[in-house]
Amino acid sequence: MWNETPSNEAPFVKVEGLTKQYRSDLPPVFENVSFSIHKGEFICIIGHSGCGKSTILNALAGLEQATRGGIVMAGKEVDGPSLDRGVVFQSHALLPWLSVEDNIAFAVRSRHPRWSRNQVAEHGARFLKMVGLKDAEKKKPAELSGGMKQRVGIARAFAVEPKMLLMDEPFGALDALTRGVIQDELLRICADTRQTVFMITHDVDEAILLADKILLMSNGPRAHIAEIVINTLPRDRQRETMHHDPQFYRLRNHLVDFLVHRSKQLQVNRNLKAAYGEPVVVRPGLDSLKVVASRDEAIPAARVATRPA
Ligand SMILES: Nc1ncnc2c1ncn2[C@@H]1O[C@H](COP(=O)(O)OP(=O)(O)OP(=O)(O)O)[C@@H](O)[C@H]1O
Repeated sequence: MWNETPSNEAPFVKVEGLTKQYRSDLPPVFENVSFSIHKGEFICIIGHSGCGKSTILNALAGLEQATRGGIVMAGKEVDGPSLDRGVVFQSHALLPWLSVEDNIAFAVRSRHPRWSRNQVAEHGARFLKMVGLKDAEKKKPAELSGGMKQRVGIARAFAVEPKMLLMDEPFGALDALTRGVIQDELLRICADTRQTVFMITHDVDEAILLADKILLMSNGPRAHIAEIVINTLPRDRQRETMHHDPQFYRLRNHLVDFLVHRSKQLQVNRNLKAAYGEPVVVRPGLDSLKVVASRDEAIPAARVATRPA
């Protein structure tokens, strides 16, 4: 069965009532966004372009200030960037004049300024090996393929050993084959290190492969987290075989249906100022689609379809 974080465990990250309004003459991009992340959880967020996913990720990183609401990580308010939160962007942002190993060493030194040269090199080498790039350590970024550069970016983020890893569509620019290889690596590394991850993706299959929970955002403006979908596939799922499990299609259909139909309906309701509440927690395909509310109170499945945004 799947692993679900026990509800009595205190969340590692708590996002409460987050609202972002870039311009006072325009409605907020998103409003009243609340969710929690437990230690070791892999969270994916999915939603249409412009609903505010990157803004939420940047707020988690401490790079963007919310208009209202707040974020607390490990009991401390997030009010600026920190090495405790590593970010991997779609463009890997490597330093072009440094070799692969020096790019990693540069980041490791920022975390451990007192470490000797050897300590820094050994630590970095471990993470390069993890992403299968030990043989490319002397190369400059310009000599690497897109997939290799992205792997260096991932190794660099892991080498700093952040308490939370934030990834903004990290594989968006990669071809399907390379993407698959790196997804497998990421899955293995996360299983080994129990890294806490928050990741934006537009790829439903990627979310099902990687995430423990998938946050579904309605369309903007005034977007919000409409549902928290629990991934009910076993945690040791494999990219090549997970589609043999009938539960994969129940999850997939639920996510696609949200993106194609429900995310728009939710926005229409929102613009009509319909009442909305906390996101519902959903386990598609289980318990005859029984939906369990975030406060763990069982509610009938019919409410999913009729529930206003
Ligand atoms: N600095 C800014 N100033 C004004 N508006 C902004 C700024 N940054 C983002 N926006 C607007 O906020 C909205 C949300 O942007 P954001 O990049 O967070 O969305 P997203 O869901 O990540 O989109 P995508 O999936 O296309 O990357 C967009 O309408 C965007 O134009």
